Amino acid sequence: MGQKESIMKDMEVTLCSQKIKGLIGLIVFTSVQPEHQRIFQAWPQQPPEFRDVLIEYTEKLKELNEGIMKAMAKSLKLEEESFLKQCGDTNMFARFNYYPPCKRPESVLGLKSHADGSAMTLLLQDPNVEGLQILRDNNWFKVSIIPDALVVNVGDQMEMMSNGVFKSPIHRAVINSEKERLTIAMFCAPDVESEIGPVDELIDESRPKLYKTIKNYVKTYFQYYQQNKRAIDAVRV
Ligand SMILES: O=C(O)CCC(=O)C(=O)O
Ligand SMILES: [Fe+2]
Repeated sequence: MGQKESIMKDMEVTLCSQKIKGLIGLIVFTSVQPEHQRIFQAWPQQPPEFRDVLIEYTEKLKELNEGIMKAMAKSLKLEEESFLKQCGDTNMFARFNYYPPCKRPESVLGLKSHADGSAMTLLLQDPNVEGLQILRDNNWFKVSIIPDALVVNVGDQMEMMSNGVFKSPIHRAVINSEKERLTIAMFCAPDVESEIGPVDELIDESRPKLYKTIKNYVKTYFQYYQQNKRAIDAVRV
């Protein structure tokens, strides 16, 4: 066995034993919107077209996110801009998740169970390898791959704005024993200065206000995430 091969084996053993932390190779997690928050030095320089493709992808997904949020408002008989107005300028973050294969996939998690702290997340799945699972009634359900489709995931801040009508689901990503997996999550979040909470029209005697109205939920979210707790529980009334 050559030296390189033995180092790879050691790494695999080490990674697989990190049961709690999860096995994930994060390639990039970067702010893509608004434009002035793009730090190009932190973006991969290769392939050369990476920057232009990510910018174009961001623009397309910004439009898509706005369309979806309008449709969601209309479906609740709200004025279509209700959620968007509350969010202000959309902040977007792209996260490239790389999951290496692991021979003992049952003993590691790719991404631990969590709900997203965004308002909405648009997830581009790996076209060949499944891994995303959603928790419902205490059972994990796999999300099948639909070619060229995006998974639209409701985040905590949409749950809050809709006063709990739209639920932010708990999900996780599992590892494949043979194949690597790559996904791109685009998190769409409100401006940090925007006050986020249930819209007035969704509060009445039969459905009182279920969440507090707060600014910069994402900050609270990450504090709780580190402690394996759900931040949304901290903003329930
Ligand atoms: O890679 C996946 O399938 C899930 C990614 C995810 O949930 C996230 O990045 O928040
Ligand atoms: Fe997620």
